[in-house]
Amino acid sequence: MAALGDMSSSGYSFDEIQSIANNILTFTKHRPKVGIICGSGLGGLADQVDDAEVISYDQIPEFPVSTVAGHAGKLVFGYLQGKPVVLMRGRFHYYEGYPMWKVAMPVRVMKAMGVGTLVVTNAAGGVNPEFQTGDLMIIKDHIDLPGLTGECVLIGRNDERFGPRFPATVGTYDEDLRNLAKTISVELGYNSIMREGTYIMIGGPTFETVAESRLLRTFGADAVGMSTVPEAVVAKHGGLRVFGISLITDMVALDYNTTRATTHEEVLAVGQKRAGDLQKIVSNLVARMTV
Ligand SMILES: O=P(O)(O)O[C@@H]1C[C@H](O)[C@@H](CO)O1
Ligand code: HPA
Repeated sequence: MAALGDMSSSGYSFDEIQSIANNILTFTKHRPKVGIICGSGLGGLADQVDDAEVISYDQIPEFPVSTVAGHAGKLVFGYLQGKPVVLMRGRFHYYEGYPMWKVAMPVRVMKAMGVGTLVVTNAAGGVNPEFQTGDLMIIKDHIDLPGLTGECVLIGRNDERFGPRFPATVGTYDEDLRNLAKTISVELGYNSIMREGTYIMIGGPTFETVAESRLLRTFGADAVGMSTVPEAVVAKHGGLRVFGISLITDMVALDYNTTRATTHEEVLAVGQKRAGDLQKIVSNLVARMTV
């Protein structure tokens, strides 16, 4: 095997990813089928995992560390509603200084561990003026703003064993899973806070100016965040089923007559108040999905 770190600009080789996955599996008896990436302040879902085995990212030499508040930096293996899962309590963001491929590298590792379905959650700003803080948004589609401007996660040499050179991204967010989540949200009485829409990724770490927020709305975005898209693109490239859901933690300013400015503390505070709703949807979805 090539030495780890001896890589093209597209990151670890296929064999290296397999080796990282095999090494992680030596720490746990579990064999996950569903991977869940928890957004800022949304890692509490891990408390619902039965027979949990926890691996800290610093036990995995090839994993970056989580440097953002609200991202614990742990892999949690076990059963969620009877389904074998691995949860990432803490994701990596481009603005932390990691190259795009490294941000999404855990998704390839999950696939190499046997995961076939990826659930991604995030905290996001509401761009659609009809949304409210505390709403949930099923991601129907995304806009890869970094990708459109030359920072696509798949830039670099392509190994066809990961997926095709020119992958389609239409239908990235699985329609059956979106419909199931809608059914579940009606059953749980969440219809008034459940939305569906388009998530746009910005590089961050700056929150948007008013002019930028207006631009994002013109682009057709309903919610804005700093994650999720590279993970979803790598998952789709690798043939995984993807489900994504955002918690709207703040509304972006579309109007100059505002004095309020989003802060990460506000994002985490809303996360703390409303994460339970998002977690209920995700755990019921996992319970009822086929794996
Ligand atoms: O990891 P996610 O996308 O949930 O984190 C959001 C975006 C930024 O990292 C941070 C801003 O408060 O929260
Ligand atoms: N903008 C970008 N990312 C975010 C926001 C926001 O308003 N809220 C949470 N993550």
